Amino acid sequence: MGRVLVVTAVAAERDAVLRAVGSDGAGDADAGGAGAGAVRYAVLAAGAGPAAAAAATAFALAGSGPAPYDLVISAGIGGGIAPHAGIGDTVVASALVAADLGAQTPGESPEGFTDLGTLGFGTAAYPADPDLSPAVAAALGAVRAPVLTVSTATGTAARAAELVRRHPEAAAEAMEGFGVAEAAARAGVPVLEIRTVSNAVGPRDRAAWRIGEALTALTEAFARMVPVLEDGLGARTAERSTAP
Ligand SMILES: O=C(O)c1cccc(C(=O)CC[C@H]2O[C@@H](n3cnc4c(=O)[nH]cnc43)[C@H](O)[C@@H]2O)c1
Repeated sequence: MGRVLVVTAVAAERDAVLRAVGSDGAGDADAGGAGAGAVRYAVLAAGAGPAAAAAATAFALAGSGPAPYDLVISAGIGGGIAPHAGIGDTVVASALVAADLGAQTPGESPEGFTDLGTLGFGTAAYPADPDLSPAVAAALGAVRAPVLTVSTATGTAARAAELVRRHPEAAAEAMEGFGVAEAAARAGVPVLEIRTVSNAVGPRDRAAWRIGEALTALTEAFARMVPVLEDGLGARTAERSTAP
């Protein structure tokens, strides 16, 4: 039996995931049948932002007891970055990127910003699970690209343009993925991030956010992911049990 920890920001996102994977009322759920590939899900609403996400993920991983998690998923709604993703799209991360963690370096770097890795204080990006990320993206018909984690949601065209200059491949922005990945990396657990796009990254226009539609898309995405995770994690469990 595989175990998956899903970390969302808010209760509405947690409940959207639980609608797909089933729930025992405590944020835990079994899905994927009862065979060797069956997967048990714990689904958290950690709070918004990378610090809350990292703290909640680390706490959950540390308390996982004798059956550790096989995978951590940062999940929720997100902002889509043109031209790669717009409202209604689903983005599966190829990498989980800290987009505003670093130092302003005017005159020292072309972008006036140096990220944490370049500063020599760690890493500014974690790769998503190299097998499951493409498999899940293919099953969902999703955009697969870097997803940016920011502490301040973008609200101007100038800030959006700056992020695009620094991360031309990025397709989505949200506020938790890198924090989840930081905690998962310390525990040696692979990570995924999935974002259903509720709004465009750019000038703030809260009235244009399509939160209900994005939450419905999140439920649908998880429903379609269940068999993919069952296959992928089942194969790993089988490999572990036959290893000498
Ligand atoms: O107001 C509601 O009913 C509601 C229901 C579900 C979720 C929300 C949120 O506001 C979630 C905040 C969460 O969403 C991510 N997010 C979404 N769009 C962006 C964006 O353009 N830039 C950054 N983050 C975004 C983020 O991960 C937040 O934690 C409200």
